[in-house]
Amino acid sequence: MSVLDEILDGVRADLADRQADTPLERLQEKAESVPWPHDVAADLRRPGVQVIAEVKRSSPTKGPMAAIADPAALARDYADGGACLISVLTEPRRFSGSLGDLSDVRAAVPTPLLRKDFIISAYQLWEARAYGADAVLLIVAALEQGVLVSLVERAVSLGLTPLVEVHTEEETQRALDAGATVIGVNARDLKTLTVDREVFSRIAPLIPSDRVKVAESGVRGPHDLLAYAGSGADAVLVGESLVMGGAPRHAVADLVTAGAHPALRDRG
Ligand SMILES: O=C(O)c1ccccc1NCC(=O)[C@H](O)[C@H](O)COP(=O)(O)O
Repeated sequence: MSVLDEILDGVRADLADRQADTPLERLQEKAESVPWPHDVAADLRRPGVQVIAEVKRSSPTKGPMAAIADPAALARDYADGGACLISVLTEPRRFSGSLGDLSDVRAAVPTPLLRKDFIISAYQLWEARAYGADAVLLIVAALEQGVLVSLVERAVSLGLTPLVEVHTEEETQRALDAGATVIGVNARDLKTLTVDREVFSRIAPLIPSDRVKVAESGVRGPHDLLAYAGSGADAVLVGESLVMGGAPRHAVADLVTAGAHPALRDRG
């Protein structure tokens, strides 16, 4: 069984518990009291390379990385550093996240938020809306094509921007067929956990120029952002190096400065 399969088993079990606890109608009522989500795709299309900063306590790759007792404080650092979007991992078993983290961060910053989880059902999209997300991650490798298509459509109908994640050429075609406008190319193979930064340069040419291209994982600092930019990235998604580096606001600011370099702002 791959790491991704193991994660998905846990996700299904936890989802069943939450569904038993909180009827969909209650989530839908909660979502009605939350402002309509921000257009994240428009932000990611701004000139230069945008920075998506992630609240990430632990991972299957590294185990525990950072305690992050106050995710709202970390999010404020990310916002002050100039992050365009803040990614909040809400999966509890392997990433030590929660929906509580998402609502704490929502209350702390005006920056748009990505719910980063292993979404397999529309119920989780309603959770994302109810807890204040503007965007959701949909992982192609975790979803049958019919389910992917319906989750993309449902997310859009709820005002959520789907960030559709791929790792292979075939997954990229599936994302395009599903109508994805924001495509994340993950350098990390979720089945083996190997990180290969060259994956982005191989996949990016397959993505039409009217789609937003996000390079995910393995960004250690500005030099990696610039390398991804050279291969056509519109944004980078960064977790580990921000939470482990000890100076998240400065680390984000350094990335934002690199992404705003005039040579990148003037790209076509
Ligand atoms: O990070 C992992 O070990 C991981 C394992 C299995 C599924 C997903 C995983 N991570 C999710 C991500 O894609 C990253 O959190 C995100 O791209 C940031 O990556 P990094 O900057 O390398 O922490």
